[in-house]
Amino acid sequence: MLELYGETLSSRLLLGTAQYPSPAIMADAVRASGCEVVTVSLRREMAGNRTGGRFWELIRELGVRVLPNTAGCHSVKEAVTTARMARELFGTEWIKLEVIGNHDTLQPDVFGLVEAARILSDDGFRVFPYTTDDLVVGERLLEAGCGVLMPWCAPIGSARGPINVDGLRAMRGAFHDIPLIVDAGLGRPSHAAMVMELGFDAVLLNTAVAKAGDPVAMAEAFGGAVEAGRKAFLAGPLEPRDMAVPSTPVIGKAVFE
Ligand SMILES: CC(=O)[C@@H](O)[C@H](O)COP(=O)(O)O
Repeated sequence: MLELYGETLSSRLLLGTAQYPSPAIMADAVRASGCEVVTVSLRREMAGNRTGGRFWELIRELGVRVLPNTAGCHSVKEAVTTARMARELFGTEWIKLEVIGNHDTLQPDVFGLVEAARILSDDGFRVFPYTTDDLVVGERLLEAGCGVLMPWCAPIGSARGPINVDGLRAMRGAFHDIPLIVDAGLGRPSHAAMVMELGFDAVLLNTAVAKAGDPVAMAEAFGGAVEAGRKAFLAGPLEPRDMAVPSTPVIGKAVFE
């Protein structure tokens, strides 16, 4: 079971709701994945004038928890205002906080992120900060009131998978009792399994499912991979070795060379 801000979840996969071929396919993908939390971009949906439309209806019908996000916000002010609007609209204190600092990589502005996290935590929000794999920034976010960290594994939408495995390992080691959700840049179910095998608590992804040839089948594949990775982590995987280690006993061999 995964516990996030006092809520218990059985699925360790969180899905984004953008970029699907249609809202109906999005809904089928969410169901197929088994996920219990979806993230919704308030700015994107309002800009598309979809408020009150079929999209929201489907989200409600899915019966999943909504994690509104501040995707597309480039300043503290914008992110804080968007978070407050999301709280009104969805009636939740949960907010996935994004403060983007670079247009090309969509890398978080970690200084703005810490500032916005402090403002929102002081205001009663439960903040899920989209951050880099920087340990010092992680510390600052916890000091600012965050109870969850969401390090990236690659730039949003890049589908590259973990580009700094050592950085992710270090995060896991440093914050062993804090829920860590790998967010963004996952491309394949094997990427999700890999980070779960490292001991991460959950993954959040969007593009790899929404833009797949068959989003529903891909969502199911990611759901399975997350479960497999978690099971493998709990089962205690072997550390890789440099040299061969015979798996067949040499005792009883007829001829020794
Ligand atoms: C939906 C959302 O919140 C994205 O901003 C998130 O970071 C996912 O990234 P990918 O689309 O790379 O999976």
